Amino acid sequence: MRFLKGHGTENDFVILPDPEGEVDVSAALVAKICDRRAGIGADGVLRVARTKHSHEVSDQAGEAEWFMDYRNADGSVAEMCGNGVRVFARYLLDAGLEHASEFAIATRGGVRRVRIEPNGDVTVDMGKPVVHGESVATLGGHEYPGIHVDMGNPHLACSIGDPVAQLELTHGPGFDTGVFPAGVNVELFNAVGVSRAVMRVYERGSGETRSCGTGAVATAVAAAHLSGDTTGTWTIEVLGGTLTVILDEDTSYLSGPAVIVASGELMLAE
Ligand SMILES: N[C@@H](CCC[C@H](N)C(=O)O)C(=O)O
Repeated sequence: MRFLKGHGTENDFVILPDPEGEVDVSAALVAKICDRRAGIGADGVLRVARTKHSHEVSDQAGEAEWFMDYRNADGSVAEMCGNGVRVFARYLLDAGLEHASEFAIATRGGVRRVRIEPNGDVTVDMGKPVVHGESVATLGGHEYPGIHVDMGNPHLACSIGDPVAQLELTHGPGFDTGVFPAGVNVELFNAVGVSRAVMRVYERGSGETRSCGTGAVATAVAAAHLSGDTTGTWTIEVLGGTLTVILDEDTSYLSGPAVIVASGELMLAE
């Protein structure tokens, strides 16, 4: 099977083109592909299928020709991936499967519209973040209060005070399984300067990653909340680069680089 490799601020993905929706991507195969020593290595897999051939999202076929079937590195399925959808858009353009500077992509979290900026960055309309209230993450004997934000997928974004560079994130933070029965992506951040935050993230199903698009928006929401705001433009620094988040009354936007770096033939099988 053909594959490509791409990343958005070093949140990296293996892309599997499957236009007719014929490939059964098992959790075991995804985990093998994402293995950084025995596989290609990635934070997740993006299967590229025509929406009309994808029963999970076929109701979105009128709006979006292509479905981003996103899988975490452990093979689990997630509703949305903000960096993934930006890399997916870059692939569709490079492959000549989309031609316009704006188009829509189907996801389990609903249709997402993307725009290619003049400098090549990819912006995605992430929809309106839903704030559910407060919860707590625990890490290294510390309790970090945070905000529960639904971006299609679940997030707990915590302002931590301590420098994020010193966090030990080889193991995931603890969280309230009553609030997050399906697990949660945990962002640990510090607001620095005006409308700017430094963030690290431990992703559900993938562990610590160098960036998370939905997590960057959740962090902007939580950081804005701390200053009593619900709108504004935020710069979110992650280990793999810089993302821009715009929060407005009705929706949110995520912008940043998205590139394809390799292609090849996959020899792995289940
Ligand atoms: N890295 C992604 C989020 C991927 C899904 C997440 N791990 C989950 O399980 O919800 C992003 O850029 O948003």
